Amino acid sequence: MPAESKLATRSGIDRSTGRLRVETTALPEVRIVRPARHGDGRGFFSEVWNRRALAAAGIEADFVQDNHVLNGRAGTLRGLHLQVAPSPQAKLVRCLRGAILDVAVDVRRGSPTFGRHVAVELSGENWAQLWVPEGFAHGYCTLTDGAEVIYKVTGYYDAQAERGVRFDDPALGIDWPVDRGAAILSEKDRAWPDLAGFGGV
Ligand SMILES: Cc1cn([C@H]2C[C@H](O)[C@@H](COP(=O)(O)OP(=O)(O)O[C@H]3O[C@H](C)C(=O)[C@H](O)[C@H]3O)O2)c(=O)[nH]c1=O
Repeated sequence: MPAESKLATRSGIDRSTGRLRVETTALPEVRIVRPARHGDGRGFFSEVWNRRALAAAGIEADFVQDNHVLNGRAGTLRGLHLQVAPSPQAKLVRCLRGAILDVAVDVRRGSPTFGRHVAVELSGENWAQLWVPEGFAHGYCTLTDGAEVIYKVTGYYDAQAERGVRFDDPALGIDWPVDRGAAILSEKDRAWPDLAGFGGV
C-alpha cells in the first residue's frame, strides 16, 4: 500500500460522560486516559490533568516538565525513545490538534510483555491521552499535518540518559502508517539499534 494512502486519519470520537475515565490496554501498565469535556454555548472546559483523579486510577505521577511539540507534515515520526537511570521518565501524552498514532513499547528486561507494544490514536477530536510508564520506549507518527503534541514527564530532560530503539524493528511488529522511506525522521532516529541491540532496561 503506498505510504501516503496509509496516512488516512483514523479518528475516534470520545463520548465523555462528564468525568475523567482511565482505560486499560493490552499492556497492564499502559493506560488510556479520557478527560471529560464540558461543552456549552461558549465552547468547552476540560480538566486535562488531575493528580487526584489519576491517583484514584492507580497512576501516581509527580510531573516536573511539560513538553509541547509542533509537527509539520503528516508522516512525521519521533521515537522510539526513553531515558534510563538516573533520569527515567513516565509520560502523559496528548494530541492537542490534529492526530497521531502514539506507541509505547515494553523494554523492561525480564518483563512478561518485553518487546510488546500498544498503539493508540490520540487526537484533538478524541481528546484521549496515553500514560507511558518508566521502562517503556515511546514514539509517535503524525496522521495529519500540523499535529501538536503536549506531554507531561516525571523526569527532567537528560540527553546523556536518552536511549532509543529503531521504530521499524521487525521484532516489534508496529503497524506504522508510514514506512522508513516515507517517514519524516531525525538523523538520530534513523540510527537507533533494534531492540535486541539495545537490550532493554
Ligand atoms: C526531549 C527534549 C528535547 N529538547 C531539545 C533537544 C533538541 O534540541 C530538541 C529536539 O529534541 P529531540 O530531537 O530529542 O526531540 P524528539 O525527537 O521529539 O524527542 C522526543 O521524542 C519522543 C516522542 C519522546 O517521548 C521523548 O520525550 C523525546 O525523546 O529539543 C529539550 O530541550 N528538552 C527535552 O525534553
